[in-house]
Amino acid sequence: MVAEGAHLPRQHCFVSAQEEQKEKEAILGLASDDRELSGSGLNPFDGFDASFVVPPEHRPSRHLATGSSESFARDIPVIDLASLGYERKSIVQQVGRACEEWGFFQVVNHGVPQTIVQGLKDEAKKFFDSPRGMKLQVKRTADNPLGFNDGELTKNVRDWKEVYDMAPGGFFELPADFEADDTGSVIHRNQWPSFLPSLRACEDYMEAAEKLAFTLLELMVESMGLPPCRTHKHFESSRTSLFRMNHYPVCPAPELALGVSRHKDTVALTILLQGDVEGLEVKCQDGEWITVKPNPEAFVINVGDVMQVYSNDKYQSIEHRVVVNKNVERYSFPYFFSPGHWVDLGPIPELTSDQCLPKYKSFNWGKYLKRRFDSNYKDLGVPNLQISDYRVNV
Ligand SMILES: O=C(O)CCC(=O)C(=O)O
Ligand SMILES: [Fe+2]
Repeated sequence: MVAEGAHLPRQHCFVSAQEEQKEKEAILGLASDDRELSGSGLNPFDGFDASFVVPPEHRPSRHLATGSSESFARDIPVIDLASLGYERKSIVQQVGRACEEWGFFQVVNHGVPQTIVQGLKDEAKKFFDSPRGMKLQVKRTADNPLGFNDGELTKNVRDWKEVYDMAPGGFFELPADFEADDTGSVIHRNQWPSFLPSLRACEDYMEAAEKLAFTLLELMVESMGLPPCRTHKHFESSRTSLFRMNHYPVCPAPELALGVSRHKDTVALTILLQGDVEGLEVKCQDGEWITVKPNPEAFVINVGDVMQVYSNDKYQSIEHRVVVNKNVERYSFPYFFSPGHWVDLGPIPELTSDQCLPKYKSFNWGKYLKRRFDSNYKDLGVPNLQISDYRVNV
């Protein structure tokens, strides 16, 4: 839902919709299936239907069949936070370099206790192993973006995944309206499943992840030559951060589908726990997709769109995607860290000058997010908003 580019008109190489349909049917040996899944008891991952088929040019053809490690030849930087108390300068430099050169890095010795991480993984497995009918008791709706969802699209293609979204701190707050100037805000509360009370162990994880998110924010901001707390007040009582549990079931046709199609994260930064099953791929500057080697001790951190705007494009939000697997299910846990809905977002003024003009005009973060949420549920008749809509020619 926070993926940039989700629900945009798909760019593809089929000549017509009919041709596209024919190709899908030929691949699958079945007619397309338009059933409305969100209300039914059917598990979408018991079979494979045309809605999961990714256009040929975006299919994950490489190294999938073997799961080979050839794709690990290049890997994103790993930064050890153990010495943060006494070697801060060196860590700030490493973070700055990683953000500029990769937009992605991993952190180890991050301070989130292993017991909390394990508790989260255990509860996530229990939740996703529950019958679909039970999971639907907490399903996400047009009125509440928090909860369970197994029908998400990215780039108009159905993701091979099911998710459960939660707001750290218990609730999520957005402006009531995209257009009007001041219509107040709307609060959405977490939905906790009555059949699994122990899932609230996630609250411990979210608390620890938020602490780490502030540490990383400070490091990124400091690496741009600013006081570490420069943007703190944008985040201190923010209620737009989101925690997601992703479950990618085993997939009978991993060469045709993706767990999440290529996208950028809309937020300031993402802290991802990816467990020990590979799947996350990052697009390098030369266009090659590389696999982020799983390290169960590490978190994968990436720069999001908000940081790209703050930094006036010094740090870029990078495209990534998730490949799925025939043999083993995968879980991942992104914590999406975002400013408060009231924040007017733009390049941080100290980073701009007559020689380095702002590349974005200011826009309200909450309204931007509200618009993107709305477009998840109805065709607004206009393309989904992107940060590039606020770009100015300089
Ligand atoms: O599952 C992963 O490794 C990444 C998921 C992701 O990119 C997302 O949920 O935005
Ligand atoms: Fe992502």
